[in-house]
Amino acid sequence: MTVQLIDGNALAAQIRAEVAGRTAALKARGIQPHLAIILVGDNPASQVYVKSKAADSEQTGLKATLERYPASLPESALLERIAALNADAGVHGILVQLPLPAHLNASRVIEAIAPEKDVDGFHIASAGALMTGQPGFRPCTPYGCMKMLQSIGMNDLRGKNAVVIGRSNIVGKPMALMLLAANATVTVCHSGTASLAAFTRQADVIVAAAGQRKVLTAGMVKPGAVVIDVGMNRDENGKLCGDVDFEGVRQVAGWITPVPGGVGPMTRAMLLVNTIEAAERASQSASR
Ligand SMILES: Nc1nc2c(c(=O)[nH]1)N[C@@H](CN(C=O)c1ccc(C(=O)N[C@@H](CCC(=O)O)C(=O)O)cc1)CN2
Repeated sequence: MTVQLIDGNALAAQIRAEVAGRTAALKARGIQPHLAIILVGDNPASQVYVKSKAADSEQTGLKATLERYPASLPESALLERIAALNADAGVHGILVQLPLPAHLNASRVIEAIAPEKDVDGFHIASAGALMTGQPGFRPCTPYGCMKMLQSIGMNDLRGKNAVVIGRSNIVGKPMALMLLAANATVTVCHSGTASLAAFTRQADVIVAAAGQRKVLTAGMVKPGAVVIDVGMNRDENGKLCGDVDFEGVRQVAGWITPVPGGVGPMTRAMLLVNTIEAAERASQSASR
């Protein structure tokens, strides 16, 4: 079987071009879409991610303001800053880069963001909207995975078995809900699952989001299955790799996403989509 690659870089470039068009349309009406990015501390990976988010934004015409704070920032100061950004009509999206330093309560911080500016889709209101099929911001990583499936013609997953490996609030759980909304029969596997392979072997779509290298190997995959790798790990040589044993699984799968160049760029692209959406919604409510 010849595996096909789902190229996240190429798809993300298409999405950025669409966002650039929507941004230009808003700018023509005198509205500058604006994303505020907050980074607390000096986590090296987070520093790279926020820089690329700001660069992607600028590339599509969105204004991005990157605010960096020391790891010692008190929670009260962070909450005050978020309140000020919530009140600023010129800011359409707010994101706080995760993980936060241990003394900061991530849930409290996320809940402080106004739901209409929650472009990460992490607020409880966004989670509730996803669960009930209401309009709201979708978390960028699973949203990007769904776009990847759609790009290969998998819009309706009726009759398909999907397995999500991982149950985090920002990937696994929303991923399962999005697959369910696309009519898949969904199983969520996790560290407490007794026989992971027994589930993955039945799956037409597998999303690996366990944060563990080689959690999915060739013998665990049904021939022709679609494999989406959300993992972001380092191998023994420090090389970036996903959760999937790429070289093994590519021999069996029908479609597979690479790491790097797969889900990562799509996560960033969907942030831009949510941000332009937030700015468009704000402009519509302002003109009502
Ligand atoms: N506030 C948020 N925090 C975090 C999120 C998030 O969506 N919102 N997700 C992850 C990290 N993340 C985005 O912030 C992210 C990680 C990786 C990539 C990416 O483009 N990866 C590249 C490789 C980059 C490299 O070389 O290191 C790729 O896969 O090709 C984008 C976004 C946790 N925190």
